[in-house]
Amino acid sequence: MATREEALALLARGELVHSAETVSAAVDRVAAEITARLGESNPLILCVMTGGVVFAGQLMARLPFPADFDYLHATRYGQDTAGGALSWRAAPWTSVKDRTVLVVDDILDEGVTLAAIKDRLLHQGAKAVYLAVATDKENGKNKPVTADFAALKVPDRFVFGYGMDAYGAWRNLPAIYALKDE
Ligand SMILES: O=P(O)(O)OC[C@H]1O[C@H](OP(=O)(O)OP(=O)(O)O)[C@H](O)[C@@H]1O
Ligand SMILES: Nc1nc2[nH]cnc2c(=O)[nH]1
Repeated sequence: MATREEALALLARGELVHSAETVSAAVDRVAAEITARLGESNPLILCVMTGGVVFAGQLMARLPFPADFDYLHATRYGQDTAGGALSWRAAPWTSVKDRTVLVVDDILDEGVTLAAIKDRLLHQGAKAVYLAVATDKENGKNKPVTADFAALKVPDRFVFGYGMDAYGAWRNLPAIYALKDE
């Protein structure tokens, strides 16, 4: 966990990737796409904690159709900048059986997290699982899943802001930054 001073230094050295205005316009666009595809399906929206919380909150307030909401918690980075094994911390309390589910997360990086989540929800009987991410990392990897809805692309760097942490800090930023390469 970064101290307050360390967090301020990380931001001062960070490089802006997408401004708050760009993020907001992209969320508007994705909300319209989701409304067109899922607006009549009474979906269950599942926020992937912790990183998905900002995007999920801002996205939901732009969806003008009936939907249920719950969360799940799975993590494989913790506060590190490299991924490890996926750890499940909380399953959704709401049943996904026969539901159209929209999973909302901050980033599709290697795709391991969202592939495992989608798999688990389908095994639990979800009728369909759609993935919405604030960012899709352009890392040239063959990802095991693709996002059905992606607000923005990000470069192959460790990014933070808009739900994504830099050593625990700065999930609360409305814009997206890249950590300065050390
Ligand atoms: O596509 P992947 O390479 O699997 O990485 C993407 C996942 O990594 C982050 O979660 P993290 O494990 O950092 O937990 P957090 O949400 O608590 O930040 C992010 O929120 C995604 O869930
Ligand atoms: N904060 C953050 N979390 C991630 N999880 C997977 N990739 C990233 C990233 O670039 N930044």
